[in-house]
Amino acid sequence: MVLLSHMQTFPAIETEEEALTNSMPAAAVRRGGGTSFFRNDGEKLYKYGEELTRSRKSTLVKEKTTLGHIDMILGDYLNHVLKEGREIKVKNRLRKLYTNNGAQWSHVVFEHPASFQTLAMDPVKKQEIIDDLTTFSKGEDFYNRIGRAWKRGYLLYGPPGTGKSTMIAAMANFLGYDIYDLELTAVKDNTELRRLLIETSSKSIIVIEDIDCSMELTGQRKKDNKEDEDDNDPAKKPMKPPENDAKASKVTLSGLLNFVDGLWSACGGDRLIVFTTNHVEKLDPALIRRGRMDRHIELSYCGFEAFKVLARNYLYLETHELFETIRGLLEETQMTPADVAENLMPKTSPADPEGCLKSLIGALETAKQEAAAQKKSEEEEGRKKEKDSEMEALNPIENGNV
Ligand SMILES: Nc1ncnc2c1ncn2[C@@H]1O[C@H](COP(=O)(O)OP(=O)(O)OP(=O)(O)O)[C@@H](O)[C@H]1O
Repeated sequence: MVLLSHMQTFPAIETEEEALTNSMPAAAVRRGGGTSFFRNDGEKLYKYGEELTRSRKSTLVKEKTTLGHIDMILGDYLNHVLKEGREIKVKNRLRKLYTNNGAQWSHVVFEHPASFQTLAMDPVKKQEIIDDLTTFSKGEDFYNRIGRAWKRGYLLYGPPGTGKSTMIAAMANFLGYDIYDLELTAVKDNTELRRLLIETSSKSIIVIEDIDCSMELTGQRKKDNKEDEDDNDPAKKPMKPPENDAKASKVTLSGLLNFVDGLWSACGGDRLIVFTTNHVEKLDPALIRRGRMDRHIELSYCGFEAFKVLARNYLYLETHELFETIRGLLEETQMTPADVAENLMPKTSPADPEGCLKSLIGALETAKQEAAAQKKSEEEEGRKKEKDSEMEALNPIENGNV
């Protein structure tokens, strides 16, 4: 069907003879309500698929065309046009945000305005991510050639408010993909998980946010559970159920790993899977090893480069004399991009950029003082503990330790 519509862009002429004597490599003849297609490769004539008789060829072929042209048009070029067409269609369609209610997906139109341009982070790191995503999204032939499923795993980690969710939205907008926001604790068991995942479409990002809160996977829990063999096998541990929920999820780590590793291969199409966590150290290494989560991206406290992106977004400021003060404070204290953004948010109309910068400086100075006070109290606490244990060692009888 697609091929026919493409062929009709070749000259449509009245008679077969005209088509065959035409120097064009291909032509369409409309006659008797139907359309016939002809190829003229310079050596042979074909009525689409069928070779014409030698006598007709010799009388009808007047001009030679090269075989290369026709193959280029009907082969690589046509494939390229179709591929580009599909990509444009994907980019222009309304994107969807799916969420699961148990075993059912429901969706709304996804209209998050985040983009890589507005995402505040180190520009070098940002460009690396953009390049990686671009390579992935154009990598169908590559993945076919190396015999791997066309998928890629991203682990985004860092403190709350550093832009993990914002980055997922920026990725979806950049690639033109749908998002499937998978709430694992609402999934009953591995079978239900499999069904949900098979239903996801290609060109999508499957997101599991706060994965450490969804699963019983921490090293501590592994050590604590020694009752039986199954309890010691993290792969068989169930997801953490929502608090006070009688219907505990029976999805296991192995169920999730099977999906990440295997099932996508059968689904076809390109998919990204993204896990987010505030506590990367709590995750089972099996879950995040390379090959499963191919890229580990840390989103961290706001640096000066990230601040400049926010100042441009929020205040249209490229530079200002207060920037140097802010640079120094950002080096001395830790503030999330979310908190920096909140201080830069104009609170008057018209906006007062200098007032916003001063408000940020005030907040950074407060954060610095609080951090110093916290450090001091922790040091005092440490010294006190040390002193107590020294006293205990010196007076074992008095302390009841004999
Ligand atoms: N790197 C960033 N660039 C631009 N805006 C950011 C960034 N980080 C945070 N923000 C702002 O802060 C808000 C909260 O950020 P976001 O939800 O993406 O953080 P998060 O890391 O996913 O937090 P959590 O771990 O709590 O889910 C966003 O709506 C956005 O406005």
